[in-house]
Amino acid sequence: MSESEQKLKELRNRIDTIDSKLLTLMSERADCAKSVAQVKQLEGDSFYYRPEREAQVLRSIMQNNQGPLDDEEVARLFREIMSACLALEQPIQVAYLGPEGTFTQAASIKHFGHSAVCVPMATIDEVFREVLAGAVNYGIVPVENSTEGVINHTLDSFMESPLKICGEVELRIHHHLLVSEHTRRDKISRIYSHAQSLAQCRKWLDSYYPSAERVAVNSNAEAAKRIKSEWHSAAIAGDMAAELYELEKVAEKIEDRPDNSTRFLIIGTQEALPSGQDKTSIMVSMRNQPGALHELLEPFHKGNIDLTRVETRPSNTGTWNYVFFIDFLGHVHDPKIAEVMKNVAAKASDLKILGSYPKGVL
Ligand SMILES: C=C(O[C@@H]1C=C(C(=O)O)C=C[C@H]1O)C(=O)O
Repeated sequence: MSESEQKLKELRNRIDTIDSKLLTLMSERADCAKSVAQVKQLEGDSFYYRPEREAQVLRSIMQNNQGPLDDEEVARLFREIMSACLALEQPIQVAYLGPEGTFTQAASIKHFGHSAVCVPMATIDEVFREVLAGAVNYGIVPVENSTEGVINHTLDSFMESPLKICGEVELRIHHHLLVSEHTRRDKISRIYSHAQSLAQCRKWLDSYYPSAERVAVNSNAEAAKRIKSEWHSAAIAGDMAAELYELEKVAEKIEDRPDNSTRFLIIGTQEALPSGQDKTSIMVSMRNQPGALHELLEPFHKGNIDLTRVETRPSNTGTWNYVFFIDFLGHVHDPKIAEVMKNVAAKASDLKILGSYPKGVL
């Protein structure tokens, strides 16, 4: 055996010993999670998934990490370990905006790990309905994109739903121009994608396919599926859809902005407890009078609260009433935030707290 062969053998023996220790430790951890489940069961607590605790575990792992693996990489590994441990307690079901292969599914896996059961729904409304009906434990819906702005349909669904936001997750969005093996690449005359994705690639399409017809469909995955039977069509979609429908990439990362990302919300019937770094989302109705928004935001300014987003939507109750969706840092259990909420409620015609939840970790 050469010297390098001998060295390799020694190193692999060391790795085997480490793996065996890792396995013992992971099994020990899984046993602990099972015991946690028993405690929850004894207390009659049906929420096995604890968003605030999971966020704390991931943050502390990232803080303690000394390398050589980077913080995000170790957090991703622990995300999967926790996902498997939670599945031992209770396999959780998550409804997402489908079909299979959408970015919302990718966001769900990023947030809950691979052990959660992801159930595709055809529309955002259906995601809300399934969660409310108790057919699944949680739902995940897109809410805003860094290039295209807010997803109005999601905000409108909150107006009619009693569901709570119990988490958020952000996903980098990369789009590719995809074709099937039957596509005549030099004859592409139609491009399918979701309206948001077409918009996110507008400049690229204007330069490379100025005369191709752009057809908006329900989802990117739907676009990927459609082109299978059309030799003159291409689709814009992400990696998951490309893999799932076995499509080839004609051009990669064609989004106009390199920092293109989408924020998703986790919805459920559960209220997340404080994790130490939290956000709160509220919905406020105001009569349309001069200075309404200014008046509404004053308590935040006085309380020195960091606003992270303010959106306006026309209300569905009166023609000239407005609904403001406001996100800010802090948890409603914090007395300072509770005080601000009291002051906002005094000025608004209606205030609905959509939820306090851990700030996205990954
Ligand atoms: C173990 C628990 O239950 C679940 C699993 C967790 C884990 O594996 O660390 C963390 C939070 C919960 O989603 C717990 O509540 O502590």
